[in-house]
Amino acid sequence: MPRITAKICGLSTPETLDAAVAGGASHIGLVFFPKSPRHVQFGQAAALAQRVPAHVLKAGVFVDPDDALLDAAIAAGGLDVIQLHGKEAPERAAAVKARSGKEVWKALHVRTSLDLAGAGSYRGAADRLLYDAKTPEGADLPGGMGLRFDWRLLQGFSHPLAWALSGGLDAANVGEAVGITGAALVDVSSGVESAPGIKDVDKIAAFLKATAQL
Ligand SMILES: O=C(O)c1ccccc1NCC(=O)[C@H](O)[C@H](O)COP(=O)(O)O
Repeated sequence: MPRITAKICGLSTPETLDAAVAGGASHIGLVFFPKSPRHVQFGQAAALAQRVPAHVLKAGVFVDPDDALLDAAIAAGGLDVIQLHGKEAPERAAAVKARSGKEVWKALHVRTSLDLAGAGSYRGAADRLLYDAKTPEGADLPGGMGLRFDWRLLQGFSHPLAWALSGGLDAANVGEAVGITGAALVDVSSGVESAPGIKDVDKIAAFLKATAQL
């Protein structure tokens, strides 16, 4: 079991999904958000999910989803994890967890230390926080933009629940990011792509090799 585990997010083709599994990803992420270049239809999700072995967890990424979308995506993708990447309040995260019975991750959008103030409110509501870089006001996407936040903000921070680090990671910087933050689970999307939404099997392999060596 590697010290650092990794989620490869925003997969949408069999080849790149297979590369993530072969490279040792602990989680794969499927995005259910039509504005995203990584958005997958339910049929695509079902076909991709068939390729994922049981030891790799399947995360569905959502932005302020309603229950109907969650139900359909969970059924199609056989999801293990629901990642809420919008403005979902703790009460909504808790309701999603109770209703779905799935592990729930809540993205916390970080730019300054003030953005960490809300972390504790998700204790008992979500299972894990995903610290991700806050995207610009008015941006189409609340994640998946290859943006970093100052990783030093997490130094000495008392994490209220399990957590993962995300935002602008790649094979070249993940070692520094883990060294600064102490992350044990990292998440990447843009950093393993050749263009928005186009995952690159070599970049996936390089990222997973880099995390496995930490
Ligand atoms: O990836 C997307 O397109 C996306 C769209 C809308 C909400 C969340 C999205 N991604 C969530 C993730 O978990 C990404 O891996 C995370 O934001 C990091 O992305 P990146 O900075 O591109 O590595």
